[in-house]
Amino acid sequence: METRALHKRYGDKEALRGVGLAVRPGEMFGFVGANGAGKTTTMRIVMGVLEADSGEVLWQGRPMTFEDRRGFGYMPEERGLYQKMRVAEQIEYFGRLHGMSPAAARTATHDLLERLGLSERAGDPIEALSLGNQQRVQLAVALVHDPTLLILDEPFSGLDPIAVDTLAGVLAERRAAGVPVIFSSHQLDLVEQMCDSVGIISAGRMVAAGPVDEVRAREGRRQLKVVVRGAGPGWADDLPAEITHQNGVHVLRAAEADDQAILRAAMSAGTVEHFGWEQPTLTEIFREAVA
Ligand SMILES: Nc1ncnc2c1ncn2[C@@H]1O[C@H](COP(=O)(O)OP(=O)(O)OP(=O)(O)O)[C@@H](O)[C@H]1O
Repeated sequence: METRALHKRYGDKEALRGVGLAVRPGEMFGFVGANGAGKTTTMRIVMGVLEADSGEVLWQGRPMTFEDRRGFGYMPEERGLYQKMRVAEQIEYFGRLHGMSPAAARTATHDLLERLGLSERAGDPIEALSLGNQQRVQLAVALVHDPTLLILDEPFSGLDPIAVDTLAGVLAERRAAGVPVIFSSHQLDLVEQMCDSVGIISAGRMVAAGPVDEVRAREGRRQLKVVVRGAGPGWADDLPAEITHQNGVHVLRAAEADDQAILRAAMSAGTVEHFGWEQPTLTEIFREAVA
């Protein structure tokens, strides 16, 4: 799946200014950005819920069609379950909408309810479920027809840690089956753990994208971290580094620097408890990219 140069305006507001992203089969893509950056708008355009002013959405290298989209699974931001309908009935109903036979929809629903720990709630109306359980049902709705592409808008928000694990496991299974998976999230630690690639969008433009490891490892971004206990004040004043004090230890951070000179200075100043080059976390990269 690929988008090229997507532009979208809402009145005076330029929500997307040329968004291009690509997700390959069996790849999990984390779509991150500040509130209002354009994630939902992009995902709606991919799903055909919204039309772009210009730009292209491609599937397997050609313009995406309605039939292609019928095979996709989507968890929209606005959710959208029928509150009075019963859990199993609802999932089966969406399976039928995607063209499944009644028997196939029933079997898939049964399996998903079990996988998502919802079997006991199968006969309850949606409105009787907690928000987290409603979200699991929403996920089941997105998965019931064995989608060829999964697009999930903030699927992890509001879930407890066990539900996060379950959802992460289900998405990993889809990825292993060769499905491209795209999800937006503000939980960057999760994106870092789960995703093969990441795209950072800021004010309608992609500001960083690529494999998570590469985005983290981009040149000049690594930092030397040194933790020294018992050092006196001022020992690092002449070093090209930033230093912070935390509970009796000095934590020093330097970008490209003479690490051996810093190590010698640290050893003569106190007890070196940690010394090594580190890559920035996705959270640090995100802050820098959207600043
Ligand atoms: N229907 C609409 N009418 C007018 N402006 C809109 C509409 N939908 C979105 N916008 C604006 O377009 C921009 C992009 O919004 P979008 O919902 O795509 O961002 P987002 O990255 O999904 O944000 P969040 O993380 O808060 O969900 C925002 O400035 C938003 O206010």
